[in-house]
Amino acid sequence: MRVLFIHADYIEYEAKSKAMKDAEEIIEKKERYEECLVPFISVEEGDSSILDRAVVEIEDVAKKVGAERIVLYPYAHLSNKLASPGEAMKVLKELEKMLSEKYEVHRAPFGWYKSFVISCKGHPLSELSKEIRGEAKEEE
Ligand SMILES: NCC(=O)N[C@H]1[C@@H](O)[C@H](n2cnc3c(N)ncnc32)O[C@@H]1CO
Repeated sequence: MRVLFIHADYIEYEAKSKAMKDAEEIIEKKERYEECLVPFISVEEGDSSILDRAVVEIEDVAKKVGAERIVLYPYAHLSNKLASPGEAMKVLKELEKMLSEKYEVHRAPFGWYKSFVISCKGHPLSELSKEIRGEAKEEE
């Protein structure tokens, strides 16, 4: 999983058009969230097996920047080993559920082209990127 984290004063997005036929059905096309951590997430093949690790990494960044609101943003531009849309959707929904135990979590619409405006806070930890992998296998 490749993640670009932006700690933001706000993010505002608007779903413009479907990028795939089975794009997620959405109620609101436009949303704005204040004071949030925005992980832009490219879900990679096999990421359903590293959900616990992804939760730990995302919570670690949220704690470090003092964010209590997380806006998960599906972003298929950070990897050349993308998971299928079906797997990616499942992983993002599961991440949303797991993170919701400790944080207010929102998720931008999956499978849509979206316009967005984000105000990055600019402090030293307000821009971070991580490659989240499974535990290295012990050598036999
Ligand atoms: N910026 C706009 C956009 O990225 N749109 C993407 C994501 O919303 C979603 N998507 C599909 N596959 C993936 C994946 N592996 N990981 C994350 N999102 C995905 O489907 C859209 C078209 O690829």
